[in-house]
Amino acid sequence: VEEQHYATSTRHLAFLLQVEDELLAHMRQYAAKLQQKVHTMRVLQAEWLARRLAAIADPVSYAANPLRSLPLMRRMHVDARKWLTFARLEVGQESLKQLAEYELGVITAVDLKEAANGLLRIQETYDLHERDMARGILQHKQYNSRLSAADCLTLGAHLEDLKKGPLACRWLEVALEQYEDKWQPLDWLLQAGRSQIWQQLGLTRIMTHDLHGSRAAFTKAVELASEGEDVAIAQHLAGNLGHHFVHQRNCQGKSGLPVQSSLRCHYAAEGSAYLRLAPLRMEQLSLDPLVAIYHEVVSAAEQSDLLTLSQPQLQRHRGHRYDAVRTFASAELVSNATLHVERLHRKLEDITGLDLAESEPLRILNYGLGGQYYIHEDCKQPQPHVEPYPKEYRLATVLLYLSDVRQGGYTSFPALGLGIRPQRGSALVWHNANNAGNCDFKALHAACPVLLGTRWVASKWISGSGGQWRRKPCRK
Ligand SMILES: O=C(O)CCC(=O)C(=O)O
Ligand SMILES: [Fe+2]
Repeated sequence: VEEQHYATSTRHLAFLLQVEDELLAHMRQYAAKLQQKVHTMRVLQAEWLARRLAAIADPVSYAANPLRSLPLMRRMHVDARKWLTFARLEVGQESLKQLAEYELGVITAVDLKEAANGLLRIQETYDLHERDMARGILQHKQYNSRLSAADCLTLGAHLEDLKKGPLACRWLEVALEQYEDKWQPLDWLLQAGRSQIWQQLGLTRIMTHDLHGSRAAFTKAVELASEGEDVAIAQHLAGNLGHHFVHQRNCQGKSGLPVQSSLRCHYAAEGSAYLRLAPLRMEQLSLDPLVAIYHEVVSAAEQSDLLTLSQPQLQRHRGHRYDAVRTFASAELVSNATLHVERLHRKLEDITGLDLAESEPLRILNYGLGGQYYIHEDCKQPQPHVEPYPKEYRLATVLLYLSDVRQGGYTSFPALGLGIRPQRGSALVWHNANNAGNCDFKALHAACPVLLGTRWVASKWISGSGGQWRRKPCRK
């Protein structure tokens, strides 16, 4: 199909109206069919309910009357089946089919961009105010037309793409003014509701380095979200924004050495027979919470087992529809998958001094283009005194690096100012909870986007009721 560039001539633009009319006609037909079905179901339900109500007082004596129990049996055996068959019936399929045949694909994102550019060109050349434009005023002339909140949102997002932050913010503020509550039921469908606008505003304000305003916008987005509206990004960023910039520095390798001077780098030879025989080079990166890296933990044979076993199972992380927070594919491996995996698990128990029996399976993660795991906590605080604790109560995490990454892909601790470069075979260990059993916000972490190369890690979330600390030396 040839591209038309619909935005560039009024003749082509007018053609879109024709398409729109036909779409609307099909939509009306489809809605009518659905309505018919709903109507039939309502009538049936009312009739059925009327008979059912007769039994409310005393079900046993109702059932004891054969003139009632036979009909009951018939209803449940015959009518109910018919009703279910009817319920499963897909109505209006013909209209849907016709709708699907529409070549909406010919109207492209490029067309929308050109239209947006056209509007913004007018704004600049004629020095128009975005609020006036949205309300139908062009050079002091009032027209009987307006831009909807969704239109303004589109312009705002487009301007953000063009790196025109301040103007984007202004359009988004107008979008909020133009928002009308009456469209609220559609917010989840069109994803252009008030909370989407606030979310976009938050993102755009980050761009203009307005951290404060950005956090406020994200908070609003979360507050106003109606059911089904996807505000995952806002939700995430509302809490983590202060850390976003430290995180960026961490990712870029600009964070330097950890600030605490008491940190040690030595051979760890305590806690198990294995470590006494083969001490591991251990580097402390933080003491509160503990973050330490152990070198040469995962042998080449173990690495290759983990990768081979995971390959057939790797699946894109399933989160929200558009989940930029976690962009990787992962697979789970049970602790006794192979002898190597089993041995590796014992090694992790030795290193951490923690019992892994109650923990979730080892997860192998592979990050793709720009893949990241944005700032998050592994540990979720359980309700006090409600045992057993849920799996999400993860006291510690071990991250095994299964590949070097050519560029980027550091593990970042925004609250600690740490950026750790993946080293194949190393294990990064950190505590998510303190000795009082409280999840520690400072253990917040992220995987930076991969800049170049591939990134394979295995992560072991260590959960349990606290008993697994028993292997800590000097505790009993
Ligand atoms: O891949 C990383 O560096 C982090 C992984 C992670 O945070 C996790 O698995 O919880
Ligand atoms: Fe994590």
